[in-house]
Amino acid sequence: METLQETTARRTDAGAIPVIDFGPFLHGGAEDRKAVAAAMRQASADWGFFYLANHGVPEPLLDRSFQASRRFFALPYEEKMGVAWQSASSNRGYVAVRRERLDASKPGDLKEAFNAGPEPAEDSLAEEERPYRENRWPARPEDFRDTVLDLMDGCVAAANRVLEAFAVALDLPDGFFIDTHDQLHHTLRLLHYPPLPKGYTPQAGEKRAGAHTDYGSITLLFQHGVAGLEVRTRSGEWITAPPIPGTVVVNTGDLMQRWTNDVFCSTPHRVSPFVSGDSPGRYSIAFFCHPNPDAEIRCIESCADADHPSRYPPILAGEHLMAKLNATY
Ligand SMILES: O=C(O)CCC(=O)C(=O)O
Ligand SMILES: [Fe+2]
Repeated sequence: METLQETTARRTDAGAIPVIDFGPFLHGGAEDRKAVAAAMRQASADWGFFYLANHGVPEPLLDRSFQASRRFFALPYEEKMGVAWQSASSNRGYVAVRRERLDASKPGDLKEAFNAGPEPAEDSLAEEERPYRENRWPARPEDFRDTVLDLMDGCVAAANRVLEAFAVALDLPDGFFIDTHDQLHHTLRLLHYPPLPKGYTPQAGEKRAGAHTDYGSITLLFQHGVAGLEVRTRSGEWITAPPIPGTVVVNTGDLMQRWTNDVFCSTPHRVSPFVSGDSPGRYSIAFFCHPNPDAEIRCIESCADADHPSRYPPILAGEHLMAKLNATY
């Protein structure tokens, strides 16, 4: 990854990163679908980020999920460590504060997380795969597993529609990306950035989440009230991406950048502590879409021509993901 400058983000209103209404894609005709897909293509090329309104994940389910998240992270440390993250190959369970470094050159992140994955029917999984696909559920809170799995279903459904829109945008068959994600190797991640004591002085470069790009194809990011997400523009400036009620942030990851030969960008982003003034606790939920591990990610035809030849050799999605996870834990 290129060097990421240590600069303070410019405070912006929410006007900079595009807000796209997904409604016409979900409920409209062919022209509506094309228009929404074109707006997503433009936003993914200019920013690698957009806000999506009418995304289809029900608000009551999101409220329930943030409540479950709050209650889980409020448990004693020892109890959370009872379901601790164990390996990159399973990538599930609880990740304690400072355990992960999203920017490997910086101190560990001031955040804790809980990762879960979809639970496909056991008989659909190869024997050797099963141990890696087992979630680590805590005994409390009581409704935790049901809530997280309900949200997982909602996110898979919404992400598939976004992937369908991307296919439309890139002149591919509607099911192109959905089919290459059908083994459901996604990760749903509850995130908690604990409140920082008043007057807290971060160590050099310390962040709530260090600057990084996401590893997979697309990410859906639900923010809950408190700002902190910062996005690096193509010109290298950091801007804030505050929560906008009723929307989800969608960003394109490394594999989508490779697939599209840099037409869509995998944009560095981070979560900063507020260094002056209050740093209230912050909760967010990210859904990382990962193509099937054996999917070969190679330049999509409509993204290359004589002036823009293919820039990346083909890569297996699973190998890319393992290399990234092993570098950050
Ligand atoms: O919490 C956020 O707003 C961003 C989290 C993030 O970028 C990530 O976990 O990859
Ligand atoms: Fe991220």
